[in-house]
Amino acid sequence: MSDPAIPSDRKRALRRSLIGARARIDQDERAERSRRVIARLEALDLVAGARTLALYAPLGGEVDVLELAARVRAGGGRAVFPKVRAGDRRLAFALCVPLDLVRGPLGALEPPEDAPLVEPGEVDCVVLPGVAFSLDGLRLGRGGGYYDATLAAMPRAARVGVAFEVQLVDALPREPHDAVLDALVTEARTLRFERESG
Ligand SMILES: Nc1nc2c(c(=O)[nH]1)N(C=O)[C@@H](CNc1ccc(C(=O)N[C@@H](CCC(=O)O)C(=O)O)cc1)CN2
Ligand SMILES: Nc1ncnc2c1ncn2[C@@H]1O[C@H](COP(=O)(O)OP(=O)(O)OP(=O)(O)O)[C@@H](O)[C@H]1O
Repeated sequence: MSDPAIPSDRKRALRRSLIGARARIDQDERAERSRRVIARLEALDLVAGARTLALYAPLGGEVDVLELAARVRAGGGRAVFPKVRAGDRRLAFALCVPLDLVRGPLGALEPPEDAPLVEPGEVDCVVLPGVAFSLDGLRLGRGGGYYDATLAAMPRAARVGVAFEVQLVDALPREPHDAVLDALVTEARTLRFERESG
């Protein structure tokens, strides 16, 4: 049963329809649109000015930002990737090159066991995957609450969502733990948001 008065029920229904929309973009088109997202990210001060940038390895139909890792290193910066840890909702971040990523417990590629961990406080900017994003800067993830819990402990890090245009919606149900973004980048535009606090 889905009750429209309950945000978590509405989120579940939205996840289903938007994962479908994203999956309908074919591979070549996804690669081309991902390149346009990367070009916009490189032009964004929050990303360009980050010495330590958190990326992710794409899963399913997510935007592929992996090429950014080499560009960050070429510019003297560090690229870190999230890691799921048993018994902790907060993600850890570890230094890794894309070729060394290994399959993690939830199906996403992650840094291997021996990859050096980087303190969350050292991350300047987090590039966030998502199932959907709203035009007022909210993010809908896969439903694990991992990024929300992680970002709550990283007040200093800039939060930059990335998505294809088909993943944007006017508004999303908001729960108290939901993190607000500083910017959202798609293949067609870059949006900036004001954070109310912290
Ligand atoms: N690319 C990516 N990495 C990420 C996340 C994410 O959303 N996307 N996460 C954000 O929190 C964290 C991992 N959380 C995850 C939560 C759920 C599933 C998931 O639904 N897995 C599918 C299998 C997907 C597949 O193999 O295609 C499943 O279990 O059915 C994956 C990762 C950290 N890394
Ligand atoms: N900081 C937190 N502390 C405790 N529980 C949380 C926290 N953040 C989220 N949750 C719980 O996690 C579950 C999923 O939250 P939500 O639907 O917002 O995840 P999401 O943002 O879609 O997932 P993800 O960040 O993993 O991509 C909810 O049941 C929520 O109550």
